[in-house]
Amino acid sequence: MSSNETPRGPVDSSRIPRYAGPATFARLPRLDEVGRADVAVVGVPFDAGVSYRPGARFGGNAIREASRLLRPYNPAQDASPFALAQVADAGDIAANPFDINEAVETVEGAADELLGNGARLMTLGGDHTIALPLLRSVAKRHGPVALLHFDAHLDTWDTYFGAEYTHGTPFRRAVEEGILDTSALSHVGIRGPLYGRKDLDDDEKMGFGIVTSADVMRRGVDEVADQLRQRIGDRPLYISIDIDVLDPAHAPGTGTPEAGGMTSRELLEILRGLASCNLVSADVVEVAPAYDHAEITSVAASHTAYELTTIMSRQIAQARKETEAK
Ligand SMILES: N=C(N)NCCCC(=O)O
Ligand SMILES: [Zn+2]
Ligand SMILES: [Zn+2]
Repeated sequence: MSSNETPRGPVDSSRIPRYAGPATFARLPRLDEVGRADVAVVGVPFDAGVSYRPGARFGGNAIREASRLLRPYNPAQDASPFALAQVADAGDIAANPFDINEAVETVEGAADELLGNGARLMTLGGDHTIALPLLRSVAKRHGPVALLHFDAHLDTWDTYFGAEYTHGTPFRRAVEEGILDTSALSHVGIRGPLYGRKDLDDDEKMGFGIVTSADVMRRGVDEVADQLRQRIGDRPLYISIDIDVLDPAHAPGTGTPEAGGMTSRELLEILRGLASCNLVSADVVEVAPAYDHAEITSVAASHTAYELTTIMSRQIAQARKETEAK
């Protein structure tokens, strides 16, 4: 989009009831209605990589439904994200539910196409397996990226039942493939039982630093965001958010819940503290609406995606301004 094109924003909810019509993220236009996007919001209805409760294949659409209540101005970042850049809903990636390897390839290929148009990706739904093909695609454009991973779980385990591509293993694969910048890898919100001490040793060897859920509570969100910002610097950054990073009280609708998690307020505040980072793409995964109540989880996920989208839109607008000034 050139500077004289005004982005097409969401449907006006003061004229058309917000519960009317099919859902797109935040009532934004579909990608095919606007031609191209600066930020493409895409769903991945895939959950064949889970080790416990299935259902994250329905996460993307549940987040879209919950996102009907988002409004166009974000006071926490003093920005109107959908006016600063063209954000559009690119629909869903049709991944094979019976063949994980093929699904991983399909997600990578679809992400290549969307990123190939110069967009940043905001991926919704699916289980955590999909972070691997998304990272592969992002690394093709940016080289190895910094990773900020919000999760109760490490997701750096090796295999389950001999399978390499699962929702517990994407980040080990990503390190093995050399697509992550191992000087800037962090997990935030980690808690709960592990298989053994070795899980933590292996994780540390891969280069990850850990901010536990208890660290967030003890040290506070500002100090945590400062520390993360310093570690990330100006590297291209990918943020992957497993909604189970939140306490089951804040996100019951997920497949592998763990007690003692962060509040949605803490998560949103840490993200806002990262607004100056060079966020190239992000995902919000593991939303399984069948275990949700009153849309608690999908509302939290929709606001999480809104903050991430705002960070990306502000940066796109800033970069455009700098180019124009030259
Ligand atoms: N990525 C998520 N949500 N969970 C991973 C849990 C893997 C396990 O069952 O040990
Ligand atoms: Zn998890
Ligand atoms: Zn995970």
